[in-house]
Amino acid sequence: KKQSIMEANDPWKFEEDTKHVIPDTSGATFGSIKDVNELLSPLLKDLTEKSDYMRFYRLNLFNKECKYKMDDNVFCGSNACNVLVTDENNVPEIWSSKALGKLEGFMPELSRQIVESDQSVMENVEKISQSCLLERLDDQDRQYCYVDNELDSGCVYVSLLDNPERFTGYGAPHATRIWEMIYNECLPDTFEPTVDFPTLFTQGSLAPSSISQEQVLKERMELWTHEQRVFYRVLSGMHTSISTHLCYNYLNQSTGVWGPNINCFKEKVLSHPERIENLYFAYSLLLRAMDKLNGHLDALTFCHDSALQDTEVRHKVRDLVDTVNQYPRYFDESVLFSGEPELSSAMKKEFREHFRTVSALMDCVGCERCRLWGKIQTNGFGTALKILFEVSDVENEIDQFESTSFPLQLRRSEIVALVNTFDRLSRSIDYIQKFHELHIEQHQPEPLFRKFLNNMKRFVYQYVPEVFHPFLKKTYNVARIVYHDVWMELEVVLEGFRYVLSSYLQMPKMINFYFFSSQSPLLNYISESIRQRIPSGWLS
Ligand SMILES: Cc1cc2nc3c(=O)[nH]c(=O)nc-3n(C[C@H](O)[C@H](O)[C@H](O)COP(=O)(O)OP(=O)(O)OC[C@H]3O[C@@H](n4cnc5c(N)ncnc54)[C@H](O)[C@@H]3O)c2cc1C
Repeated sequence: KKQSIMEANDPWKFEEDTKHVIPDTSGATFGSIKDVNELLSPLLKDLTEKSDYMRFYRLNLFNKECKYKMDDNVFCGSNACNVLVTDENNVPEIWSSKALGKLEGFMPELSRQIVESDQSVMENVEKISQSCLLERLDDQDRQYCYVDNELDSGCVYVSLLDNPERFTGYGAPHATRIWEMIYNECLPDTFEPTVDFPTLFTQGSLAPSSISQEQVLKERMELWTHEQRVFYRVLSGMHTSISTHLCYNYLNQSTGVWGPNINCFKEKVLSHPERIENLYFAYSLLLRAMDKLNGHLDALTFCHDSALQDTEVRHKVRDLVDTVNQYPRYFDESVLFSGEPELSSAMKKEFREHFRTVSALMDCVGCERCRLWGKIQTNGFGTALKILFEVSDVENEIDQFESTSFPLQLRRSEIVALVNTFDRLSRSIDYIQKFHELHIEQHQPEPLFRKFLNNMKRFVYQYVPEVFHPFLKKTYNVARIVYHDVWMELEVVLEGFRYVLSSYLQMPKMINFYFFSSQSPLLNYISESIRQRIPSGWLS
């Protein structure tokens, strides 16, 4: 079925092109990433949907000023832009401001002493949880992100399940301007471009919006350093994932119904194959960051009021990391920043600073819901980059970053952001597959009965006065749902009928096999029994 729809320049070609290698990865292909994702996506869904630990995210969503000059007015008028804040009574006590407040002013050294000395920070809170309260402040110069300080009184808790990432109506010119500023961070300072690398970006349209610009960007990218391409691809992959989510969870403004909008997806994603490649690239980078957690997991605390939940989350994360570990490494961080040490270190510093600026730009996003997911995902990617480029590789004998790397330290918000960002990308890959199925469905020949219904609909609309149209529309929608359900039911019955019929058709063959064929187990058994009863002398 799929084959008949595929044509040489079909934009869906990549769905079949399992061997296509994703640029700048170590041999990751569309097929290999889809295979990994098939195993990982249920684990990620389970973690993000069923554990309080991954569900509640603390951040400063409303009280952080945008540090950059924005010319346009922000406009996001729809309710879909709002964020539902979680009442702290619904959050496990260990994460409440009350608990965090007890730590105000703590320095890491002091916190460590408190944990080591067995002194209780909170009554009724188990010892394991105490280290969860520590805001580790000694890794600032390793950060790829400005992470909100959880002790800040402007922070709130948000349940990510109550605030799904979806279409909000936030758009140009404000949103597009932010994307432009984000991509501007790909501009190099000490990176030494061999040619006039940034002209495409400095002209103010750094993100390609037309096919010809895409072609120019592609050619330019070949002249960039590997580090520059990684930086750009991560941001573009995140952008693709955001676009895929908003098109999949789209609000049809005329019917008020939420659902996939395939035209939105075609326009924002499908018609730009390199955006899909970048999504897969970003996925392979996150995959490797998760892989590198192996060997560091014991250093992490999955705090909860109850030791049971702590253990449960730890087991689930361990399952995830173990599964990732079974696959080849599709991203090799050791080939980055691997030149002359002084220059490499300067490049890495710059890479970090530019990524931090991207994270700070999230405070300028003019729609609360988009800001929430923008902050989580930049934090998630920032955490992944920190793991890749700053943390020692305990599994590898040769660790390129050994001299500069440090033992893993992650804040709760970083772990939550990392896992949720991974889950976002994993869902985007699933959604793309679902969009493809939808496309195939839409291109199937129309069943006769549906054709008849549609003709009837057109006929009735023509002759019925317009005031009755909303009523007709509702009736038609109900009829469609009933038709769909009845059809599904009918298919189940038909399937059963087919099964019974095919068993009957098999019967003569079975009778022949059991009673008349030379391999018949029944005849063989009878003849063998008779043979055993006949005196051996008679047979010779
Ligand atoms: C951080 C952030 C989060 C957002 N979250 C949401 C959300 O949750 N829900 C929602 O409805 N809206 C969200 N938006 C807005 C949304 O991303 C779009 O900006 C908006 O829908 C307008 O889309 P557009 O098609 O005009 O182009 P935009 O998506 O605004 O893109 C701007 C330009 O970037 C280029 N571009 C587009 N995609 C890519 C890519 N993958 N790689 C490289 N270049 C690209 C194109 O040249 C395009 O013209 C968010 C915006 C930002 C900045």
